[in-house]
Amino acid sequence: MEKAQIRPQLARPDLWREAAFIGGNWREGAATIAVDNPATGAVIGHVPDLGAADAGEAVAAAHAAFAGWKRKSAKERGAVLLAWAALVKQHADDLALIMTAEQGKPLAEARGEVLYAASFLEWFGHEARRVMGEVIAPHQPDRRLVVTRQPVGVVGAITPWNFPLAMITRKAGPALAVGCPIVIKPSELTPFSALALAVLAQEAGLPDGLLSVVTGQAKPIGEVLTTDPRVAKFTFTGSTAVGKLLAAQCAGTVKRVSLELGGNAPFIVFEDADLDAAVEGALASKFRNTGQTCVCANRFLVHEAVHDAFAQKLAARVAAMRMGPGLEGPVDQGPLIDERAVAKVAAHVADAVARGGKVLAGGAAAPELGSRFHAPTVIADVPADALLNREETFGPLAGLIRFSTEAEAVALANDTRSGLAAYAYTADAGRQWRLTEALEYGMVGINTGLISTEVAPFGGVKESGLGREGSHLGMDDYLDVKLACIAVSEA
Ligand SMILES: NC(=O)c1ccc[n+]([C@@H]2O[C@H](COP(=O)([O-])OP(=O)(O)OC[C@H]3O[C@@H](n4cnc5c(N)ncnc54)[C@H](O)[C@@H]3O)[C@@H](O)[C@H]2O)c1
Ligand SMILES: O=C[C@H](O)CS(=O)(=O)O
Repeated sequence: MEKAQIRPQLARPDLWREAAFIGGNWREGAATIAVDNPATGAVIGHVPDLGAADAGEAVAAAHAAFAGWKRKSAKERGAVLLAWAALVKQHADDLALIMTAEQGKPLAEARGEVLYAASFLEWFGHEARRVMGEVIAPHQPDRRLVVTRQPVGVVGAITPWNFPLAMITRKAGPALAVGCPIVIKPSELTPFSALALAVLAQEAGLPDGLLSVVTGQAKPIGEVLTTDPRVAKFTFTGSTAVGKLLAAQCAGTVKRVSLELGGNAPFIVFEDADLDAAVEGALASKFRNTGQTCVCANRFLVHEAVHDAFAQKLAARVAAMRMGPGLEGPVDQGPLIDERAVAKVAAHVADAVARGGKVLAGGAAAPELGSRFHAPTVIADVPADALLNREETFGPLAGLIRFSTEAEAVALANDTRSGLAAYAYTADAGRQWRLTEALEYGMVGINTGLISTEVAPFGGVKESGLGREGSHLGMDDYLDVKLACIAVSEA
């Protein structure tokens, strides 16, 4: 299969690296992993297929670099993050091109993610100086109690393919800000974005060893990052199943663990909702990244009084969506990451229809565009026992489920082990407050379908995760609280 050429299209061809980044050095591998363009299936490049020994070297380099980095002032560490952020923004076009080539999202969305990724580096470049401690009124006159917060040490990180830059900077930003080195295994499906980020980190002046990007076999690399005693903390973003497996692997060395896992977001439309605003919010939430975000609306709970009107409005907009390769002209929907993802969407569509759902837009794969395209789809009158209500679809499918009372909507929304994001449209201020309290989710959007920002805490409850990323809370997972109890002699 012809290898598509991305490198010649870059203003900075050196951002395209077919090598891993270990302890400040670029490393090629005898064995390699092919990376393809989801839109065409064409191989766009190869990265080293590294394993446990290479991951161990990265951990060793991080461990060696820790002491020097944590001794830097917060201002010095922050300055490197701010320089890194500036370089990411400066090369946004190249980074977007690399991202769309390997992940498939429309180029405009890729550029948006580049800026979103830079925002975490910028945010934590400033937050670095805001690690605070406290002095506690002593329990006895001859003691002084001082609480400080210190960097935990080497961080191991494993990240997903759907946001190949932002999921890295959402971890590397706070880790490096407080003084922690980080070893990253990116998804084997989207390694080139991570490697380009490493080029710019080196250019920003990040000392060797503080950031490594280890490409290759997930299992052996993951075993090092979850069991090596020199790794103090492990952070994972990805599916709930893999997150549970990796968290269990961390138990043997009692690592600090933070998890950003799968979702099953309800999008609730009440009878008093502004339906046009709800449709806009639905489009933004459900179809961003072709439905492949962890906070995508996964099921639509629509009050019976407005179900048909909302369904018709949404279907009309979805039917008008432009679908195609993200690098070829402006499109609203790109390919899914692989054929398995297309099959999952098709299975959820077939299940909803078999249970009585009515397809109002889309409804099938689009093989004429390629093997990884599925038409954005709206299905009305879906029953609550449908697969799309119980599982994360992770694709461009909006299934509408009727409800009649607020209590029924809340019960339907909470009937899941996921708890990442939820959305609700209602004009009633009292109900808005009741929903923010009653919905069992880490994040609730009221009259908006977009909730993600670097300044606010991102994370889930139940089986959607542990910890929070972004916001002033985002550094907590990389800091240990230490008490000094000091005996002082009486004058
Ligand atoms: N909560 C969040 O912030 C968030 C963000 C993005 C994606 N996600 C979730 O991630 C999922 C989609 O991403 P994905 O398909 O990349 O998830 P995934 O769990 O299949 O893979 C995520 C990462 O884990 C690695 N991995 C897989 N098996 C492993 C193993 N046994 N040992 C070590 N590493 C292993 C992969 O190589 C990849 O780097 C969805 O469920 C989505 O909801 C959640
Ligand atoms: O899917 C993963 C991301 O966290 C989505 S967002 O861009 O942060 O909302």
